[in-house]
Amino acid sequence: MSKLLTLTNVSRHFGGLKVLQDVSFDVRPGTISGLIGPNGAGKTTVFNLITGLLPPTTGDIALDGKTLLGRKPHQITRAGIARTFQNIRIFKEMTLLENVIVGMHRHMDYGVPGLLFALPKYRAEERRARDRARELLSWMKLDHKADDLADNLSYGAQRKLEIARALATEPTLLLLDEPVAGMNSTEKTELMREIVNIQGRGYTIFMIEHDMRFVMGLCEEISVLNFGKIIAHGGPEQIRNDPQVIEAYLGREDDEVAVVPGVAE
Ligand SMILES: Nc1ncnc2c1ncn2[C@@H]1O[C@H](COP(=O)(O)OP(=O)(O)OP(=O)(O)O)[C@@H](O)[C@H]1O
Repeated sequence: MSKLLTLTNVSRHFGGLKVLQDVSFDVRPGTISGLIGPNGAGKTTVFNLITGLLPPTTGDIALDGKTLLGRKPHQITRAGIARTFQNIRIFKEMTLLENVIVGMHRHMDYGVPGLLFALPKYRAEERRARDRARELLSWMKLDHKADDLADNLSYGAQRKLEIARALATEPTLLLLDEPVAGMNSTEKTELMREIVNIQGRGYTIFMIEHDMRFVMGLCEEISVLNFGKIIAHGGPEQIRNDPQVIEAYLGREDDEVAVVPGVAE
């Protein structure tokens, strides 16, 4: 079975704190898969390691069989991994279109003189970039707002804009960190459809998400992290019925329990 992303025995310590211990899993190309786990389990740290914001203490992370260790975040973006953040990071004072174009810069090839003198090559690239940005916004059903300021968007729409901007780097693997946090149920349903459409265009999607209905509805494969260790891998049905997973969620006095389908509904 081919693998796009592979984590092999990855650990990450912060001083004496073992935030991740011996984490291994992989993401198959063309799939939608997810990483779940109670608060503080180490999920965001996994994303930070994959995207090169932090190095693992031990272990290997590889894309298409090539290690990503030692590469800087922009090199990992260039290798084909894009992400969104739990705390939305968009430029609120810019339009939606400009936000997406900013994400595109590694693909523009005109250099500073082109920018300064508006050479024909620059103008052609600029036009291509705008067309592509509009297309990406249309994938997220935001193209009708392309020229609005990002600041005027609802919270849910800002999350979708972040996805469009991540896609602007032309990734093969899209990492989504809590894509539906703060969204209402209509927005969640719409985003589900849009993510399936993105997958249909050939992208691979790997998400961290607390909303179990969303994760279970979208992901073919799910890995479960608890106290820095993977405690289960499998399809939604298998995960839902896994005694260790149920225990991990029930053992917490937070609202996670209420959203594990089949457990507390
Ligand atoms: N840079 C850091 N230095 C020290 N500790 C850190 C650092 N980053 C994360 N941690 C710790 O690692 C643990 C896991 O954090 P992480 O954000 O990865 O969890 P999470 O599963 O994403 O949680 P949540 O679902 O609440 O976002 C936490 O105890 C956190 O305090």
